[in-house]
Amino acid sequence: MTDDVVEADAHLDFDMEDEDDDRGQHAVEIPLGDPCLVVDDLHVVFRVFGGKQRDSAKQSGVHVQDVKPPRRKLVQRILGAGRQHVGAVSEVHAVRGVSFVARHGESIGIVGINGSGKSTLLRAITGLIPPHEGSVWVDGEPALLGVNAALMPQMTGAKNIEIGGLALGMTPKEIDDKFDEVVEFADIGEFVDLPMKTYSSGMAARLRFAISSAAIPDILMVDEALATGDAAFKARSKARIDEVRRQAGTVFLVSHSISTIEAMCTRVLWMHQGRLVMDGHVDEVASAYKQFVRANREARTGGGAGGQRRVRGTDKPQRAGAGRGKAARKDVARRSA
Ligand SMILES: Nc1ncnc2c1ncn2[C@@H]1O[C@H](COP(=O)(O)OP(=O)(O)OP(=O)(O)O)[C@@H](O)[C@H]1O
Repeated sequence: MTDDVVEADAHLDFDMEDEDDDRGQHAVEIPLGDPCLVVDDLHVVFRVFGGKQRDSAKQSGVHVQDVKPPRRKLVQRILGAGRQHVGAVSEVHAVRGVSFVARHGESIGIVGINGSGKSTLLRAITGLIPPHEGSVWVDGEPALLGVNAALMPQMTGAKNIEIGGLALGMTPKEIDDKFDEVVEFADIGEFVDLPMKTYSSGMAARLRFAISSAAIPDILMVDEALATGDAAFKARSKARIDEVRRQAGTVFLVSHSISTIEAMCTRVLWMHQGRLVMDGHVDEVASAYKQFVRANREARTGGGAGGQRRVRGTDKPQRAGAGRGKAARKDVARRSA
């Protein structure tokens, strides 16, 4: 990455949350096992049609390339003249050469500003999106939890618990045995008999978490689900995450809340514009990332609100330490060069 990209960051959304519920909490350190996941030079490219999607990808600073339509033969042009695709075709390079190894027992947070490629990376690891280049080696079954989890809004919570359980490899008996526990964990009460489309986003997210973690999966993927829960749900989720890790599972957690990442993860991957710019111990990466976000907010507001942190649920920013401004931004540029 060069300073040009740092300049281009000026229009990006440097959203970062910091919550009081998480204060003073840390993920338990447990002895790590063998590697369970190897991501080797992974690239994911989306083909988008029309200018709107291309522009929104460009907004998030991702590498976008226009694709020239192939030249058609004369006979094709004569026969298919009326069927030619109209509109620009572009390629969005959402994940660019990401490599890392995860071990049994690790709890790995993924941070990055909007559009940096966090969800795409998770979906590629679970096999929902094929790699354009590179490879993903997994020992075990990843259970993806997130907006794209295969639950059906038109069906009841109860039916979704059944479908989700089967999709995770549970037997009907195991699903039956776990049913009440899942409903209790998600705290959805009588809503379990109503279609999921009637749920609030928080209820749906809690149910997805409860289903995905019910069978103690080998690899648990959590995409923003904890953002919608209250303190009690978070405490239950943290206990469940620790339990998955104690049973030699691995947890990946995507969140815009840096305090949640600090409370639940031992290691952090920082994505920026599709690249992995930093991978290390939670304290080291979280501190560098916070500095980067603050520095960019500061640059944007001319220093006025740079040292502010946003607390979810309040409109009032609170003062935190001042960032290092340009130095922190250059730091990222250097790491990802
Ligand atoms: N299905 C898709 N088709 C085309 N482009 C996509 C698709 N999914 C994601 N993208 C683009 O890929 C880039 C990375 O998106 P992704 O959702 O992985 O980022 P993210 O870091 O998870 O963002 P956020 O924090 O906003 O959820 C973005 O530019 C996005 O517009």
